[in-house]
Amino acid sequence: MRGVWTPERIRAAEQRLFDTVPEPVVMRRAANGVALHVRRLLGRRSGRVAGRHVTLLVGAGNNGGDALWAGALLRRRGVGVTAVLLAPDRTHPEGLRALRAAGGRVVPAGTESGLAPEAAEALRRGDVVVDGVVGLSARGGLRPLAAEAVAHIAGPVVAVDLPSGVDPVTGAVDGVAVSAELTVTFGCLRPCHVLGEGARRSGRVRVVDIGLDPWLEAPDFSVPEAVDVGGLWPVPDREDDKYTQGVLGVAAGSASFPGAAMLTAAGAVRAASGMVRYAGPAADAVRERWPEVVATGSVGDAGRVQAWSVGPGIGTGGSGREVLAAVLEAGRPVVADADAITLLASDTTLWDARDPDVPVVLTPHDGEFARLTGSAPRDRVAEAVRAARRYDVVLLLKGNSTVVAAPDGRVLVHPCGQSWPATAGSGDVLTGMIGKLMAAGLDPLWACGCAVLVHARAAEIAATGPEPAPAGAAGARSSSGAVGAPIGASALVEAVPAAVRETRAAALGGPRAPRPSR
Ligand SMILES: NC(=O)C1=CN([C@@H]2O[C@H](COP(=O)(O)OP(=O)(O)OC[C@H]3O[C@@H](n4cnc5c(N)ncnc54)[C@H](O)[C@@H]3O)[C@@H](O)[C@H]2O)[C@@H](O)CC1
Ligand SMILES: Nc1ncnc2c1ncn2[C@@H]1O[C@H](COP(=O)(O)OP(=O)(O)O)[C@@H](O)[C@H]1O
Ligand SMILES: [K+]
Repeated sequence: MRGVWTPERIRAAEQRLFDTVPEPVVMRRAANGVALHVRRLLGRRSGRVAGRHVTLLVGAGNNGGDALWAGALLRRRGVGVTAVLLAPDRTHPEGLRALRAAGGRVVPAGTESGLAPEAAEALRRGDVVVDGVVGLSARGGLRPLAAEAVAHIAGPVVAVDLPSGVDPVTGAVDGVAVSAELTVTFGCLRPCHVLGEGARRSGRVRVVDIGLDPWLEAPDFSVPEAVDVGGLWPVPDREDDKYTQGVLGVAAGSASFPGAAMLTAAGAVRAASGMVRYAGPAADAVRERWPEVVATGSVGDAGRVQAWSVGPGIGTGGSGREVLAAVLEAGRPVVADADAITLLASDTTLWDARDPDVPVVLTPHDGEFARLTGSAPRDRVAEAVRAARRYDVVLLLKGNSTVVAAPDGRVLVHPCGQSWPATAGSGDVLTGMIGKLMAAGLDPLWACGCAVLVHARAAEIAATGPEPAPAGAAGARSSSGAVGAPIGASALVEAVPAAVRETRAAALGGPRAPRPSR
């Protein structure tokens, strides 16, 4: 699990660090990390470091200072360095002196009327460009000269702290922003490294130790890793039988739309052993495809379960409402998706059927979230947390980065790193998986965190195979376009066991496919 802290809290920790270690020393540590990763990238790309050329794009703050100090260190390794200054009068003075003393070249970016030809040339020709425009203090979209400069970058970019143009808190991009191959950050992850467009623009993220750890308190949110998920994933024990591992009830689909029933049940069956019961009008179809599922016609006839997955394909009319009310009245943990969310949004009396002591998970996509709260989410973490508190639910906000917020304030974020799960019906599979993990007794927040990670990896395995992308296919794992073939939700569900195996191997230290770390 990796912690993520907001800029405000990082600054507070940084101030405490500066009480014990002088700020220039901390900046030198940061710059060392940047220089190291630039050298590695140069070495990987061209086999050597000396004689290569690096262009620094330098803003007015400490972010530019980090870039300048890194440039001075690179000069000492024989790298040609040109600094393009966006604000020559306000450039970090010590950093600039150090670069000049090391023999770096310095050019002004231009004026308000546009980028100078010499600056444009340097940005085009750098073997690597170091983005030191703006970091933690970024506000709004990039200013015009910075935006023009960024648009002229041709080579691979190493971003200092975060890719400029990305909002540090939400990861949103308004206009032009840097797309980094690598982001070198300091002390801990920032929200933009794992949220929204920022996650994609950051490329691979490397965290450099600058001595901040002792001053960082509990993170604002956490990113689950395979090792956490594999350690929690339920598997049968010596003493277990089908009941002790948890029985899930699935209330999904309808006679005319049996697909949602099938996919929700499939997610549950593939996620964990134990038992799955189905209750609804698609009982015959479910029984035929999944003989291990005990299928009946109604929630009332289903028998005992430890949790319910409800919603996909139940419809938003009277019969869907009856199904949802029956599930809520059963007094068991519930994960409610799709039509169940729409029903809860439009008919608030349905909430009365809920036992307030029993956990409820809601799994909206943006449209369902808007139905529930009145507006589409912008600051996804803050708004998921607000909705979780308001409804006293665990709220899972779907998307390329999925946010899971518990009413007690705990938050998990899973940046997918690819887009293969974006296929019809994959949400139904997720609903089945979450329910099964809740039935097995996992804390609802972690049932969501575990299911989301495995679901995303299953989609990737189904699309690209279990092996990592071949060497040289840069970005292949972060873009669905590079390697692999489109999948449907049925293929995703078949890959769930392989993804579970992989996470368990990560937790148990057993054999697993080598995967590039982020
Ligand atoms: N937090 C930490 O742990 C550390 C931070 N350090 C560096 O310090 C940085 C923060 O430095 P500062 O607080 O000086 O601020 P920044 O360097 O992030 O930004 C400040 C400058 O950027 C300009 N700016 C703001 N928004 C802009 C926009 N949209 N377009 C163009 N320019 C914009 C501002 O006018 C200001 O001059 C971090 O990002 C990091 O690089 C490191 O030196 C040491 C450790
Ligand atoms: N661009 C994307 N990248 C990664 N995952 C995505 C993307 N778009 C959607 N997903 C995931 O795919 C699933 C889609 O669920 P949902 O919107 O409910 O679709 P459906 O109702 O068709 O099942 C969710 O798990 C969501 O997080
Ligand atoms: K930057």
